[in-house]
Amino acid sequence: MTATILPDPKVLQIGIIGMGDMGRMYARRLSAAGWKINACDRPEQFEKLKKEYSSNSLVNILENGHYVSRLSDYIIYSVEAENIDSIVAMYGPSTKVGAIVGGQTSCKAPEIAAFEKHLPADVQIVSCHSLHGPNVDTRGQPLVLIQHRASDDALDLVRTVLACFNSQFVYLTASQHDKITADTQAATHAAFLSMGVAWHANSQFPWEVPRYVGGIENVKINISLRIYSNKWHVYAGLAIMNPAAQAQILQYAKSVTELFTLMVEHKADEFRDRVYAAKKAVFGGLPANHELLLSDDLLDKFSLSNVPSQERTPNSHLSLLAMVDCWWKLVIVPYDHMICSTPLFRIWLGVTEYLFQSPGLLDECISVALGDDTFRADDLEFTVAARSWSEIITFGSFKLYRSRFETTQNYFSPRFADATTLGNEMIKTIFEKTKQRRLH
Ligand SMILES: NC(=O)C1=CN([C@@H]2O[C@H](COP(=O)(O)OP(=O)(O)OC[C@H]3O[C@@H](n4cnc5c(N)ncnc54)[C@H](OP(=O)(O)O)[C@@H]3O)[C@@H](O)[C@H]2O)C=CC1
Ligand SMILES: O=C(O)C(=O)Cc1ccc(O)cc1
Repeated sequence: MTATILPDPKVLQIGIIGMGDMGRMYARRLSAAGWKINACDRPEQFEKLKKEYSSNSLVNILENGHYVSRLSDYIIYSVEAENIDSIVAMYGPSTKVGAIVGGQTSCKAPEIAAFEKHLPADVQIVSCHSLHGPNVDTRGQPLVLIQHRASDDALDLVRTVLACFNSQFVYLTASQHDKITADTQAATHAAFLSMGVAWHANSQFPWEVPRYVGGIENVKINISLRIYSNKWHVYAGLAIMNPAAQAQILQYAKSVTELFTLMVEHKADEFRDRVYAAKKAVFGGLPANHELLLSDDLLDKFSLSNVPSQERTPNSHLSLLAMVDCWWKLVIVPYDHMICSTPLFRIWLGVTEYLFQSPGLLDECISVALGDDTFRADDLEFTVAARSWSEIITFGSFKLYRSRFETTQNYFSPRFADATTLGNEMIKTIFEKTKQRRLH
């Protein structure tokens, strides 16, 4: 690669290929900060997008990625991970000489492979990944930057452009990124996807069921609905295309199955020993003065239900016991990844910590798991769902993933608006509470 002269930031043009949820969020924030944007989606969206952005003089909508690529100095591909190779193959050769190219996909190995394969050698590669969804306030959230094939000046330019997000830059290689995001996202999503399928299989809207009332249940319901209100390909892409993610989802399903088997066999000692061994491995290293990430009042604030929280039914919390078991088996210490964590991961870690570290709660949960049938049918469906997600992901079927996801998505869709409002509020509050912890 020959050294290239980078454009003056004052005249720099930014390209966005893929004006879906994340592309639009980038276009909105970057143009609000005064950057000139060239953007496109599929050619069939051209007229509609042009009309939509007609009042924003800083966003120039073009017909396709060729036009965006030849005009722009820094181009971001914000498209489905599954299609990254074919889309870069199509537009990559049109990239302006000496430009910088990056992508927003959640798994970097295929994205970087596509860039290396299809971009001209003079093009520099600096990829990025905002570790949050499109409706989350970008301030303080991790934003991964990957200086893959680029000079320090090119990285500086990307930093200058993205500085307006006020996110926290995290510098990683593509493979570090994929390993860490697999650790934080893969099994977390598998747990919430399985809850949704299990509730659906039992024809439940959990916020209407008295046994799903109280702090931890609120989080499970809000986050599960939040995931199902998003696009299926976001979760399919990061699970199927990241090999490290597949191994974790498989272990999560194994942990769920093995714990559930011990429960129904009433192997109390074995079950308790296993849960406590997992607790020691994951939480044993915390300092004595460690403060819980989440509290009762915080969790109780965010309910979709009308049932008073005092009527809480003790739950076996199989999804949470299995999460800690899975981290233990994979030798993952989740606290090591706070700097590179998504809001959902921080909340999920907060909830597991709450269950395992609040005095008496873990023993209550173990005793329900072993001797109370209230949640048995739910736990059975949850086990089946976890295994089924793991099989779909191991098999690598986007088609099956989509069909499974969208069936449950349709079932819950009437409550998405409420869950999103409440979920945003929950994320904001928990973010404020956990700011200090996250940054150290
Ligand atoms: N949503 C999230 O929470 C996050 C997503 N990401 C990642 O960001 C990327 C984008 O996600 P998101 O915005 O949510 O998904 P969207 O589906 O909303 O956006 C992707 C957009 O790219 C369009 N597209 C497909 N092919 C082309 C093409 N040839 N030329 C131009 N545009 C094209 C799609 O059109 P069509 O729908 O017609 O295919 C769609 O509008 C994904 O890789 C995702 O994994 C990263 C962080 C968070
Ligand atoms: O916080 C989460 O886990 C989300 O669900 C949002 C999300 C989805 C995909 C990403 O690559 C990053 C964040």
